[in-house]
Amino acid sequence: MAAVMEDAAENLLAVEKVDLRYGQSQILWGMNLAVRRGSCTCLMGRNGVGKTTLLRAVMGLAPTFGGSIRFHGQDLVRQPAHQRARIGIGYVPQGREIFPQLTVLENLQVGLGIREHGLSEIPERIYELFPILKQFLHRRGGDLSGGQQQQLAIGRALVLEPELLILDEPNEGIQPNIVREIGDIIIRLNREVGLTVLLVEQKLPFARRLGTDFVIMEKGRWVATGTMSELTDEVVKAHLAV
Ligand SMILES: Nc1ncnc2c1ncn2[C@@H]1O[C@H](COP(=O)(O)OP(=O)(O)OP(=O)(O)O)[C@@H](O)[C@H]1O
Repeated sequence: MAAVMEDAAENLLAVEKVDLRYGQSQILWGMNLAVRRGSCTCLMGRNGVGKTTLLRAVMGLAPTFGGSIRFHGQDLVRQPAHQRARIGIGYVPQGREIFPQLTVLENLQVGLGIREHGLSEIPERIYELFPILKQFLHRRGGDLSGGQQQQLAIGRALVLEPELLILDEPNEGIQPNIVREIGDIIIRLNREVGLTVLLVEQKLPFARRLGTDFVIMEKGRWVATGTMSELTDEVVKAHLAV
């Protein structure tokens, strides 16, 4: 019992035995995932194993059946998506999903719009982290480069000052020289700002550089987990190599 309670305190997010179907196809099968407070956890697995689906389930964007999803020990399953953002989970979806017609400022304000007590200021920290956003505040989102759009998507996910930041393949479609920059930003958020990070990442060197922990899934199931130093070549060969 003591061990269970310790685990609950240590894990900011805990997904246990979650099942999920899209129509007739079952995508997640008794899926487990634990995200240690303060960690940068990389969720890994081959294409189509259900990584994005799992993140969407955590955000309340895809309904689950069975199992539990706990944040701070509190079950999220009955909480609508907007509520999950409000209690401290920031989400950067695959493909970024910024609004191309809105300005940078308006995109950031979209992130604030769900705050319970009306609009407040964009925290200054966002501009410290991403000076380019301040410089381009009145430029349209669609006119930014891929890397700048990714900074905007991360900035938008941070305006409510979450404790947990979830990112779905933040490097997809970004030039290699910018990938390093995005990596530096995520490391800084995790190690300096103290955010817990859960990240879907396909590229091993990037995951090894950023991650403190890993979780691997296969065909909708949890198959391996550990600290990044335990992600040996054998584990990679067994579960990640194509
Ligand atoms: N809205 C949907 N309706 C039906 N099936 C879906 C839907 N979204 C995803 N799927 C299916 O669910 C499975 C898991 O997809 P998902 O995108 O979660 O995998 P992934 O591990 O994130 O893949 P990738 O690495 O390619 O992004 C796939 O077989 C996919 O075709």
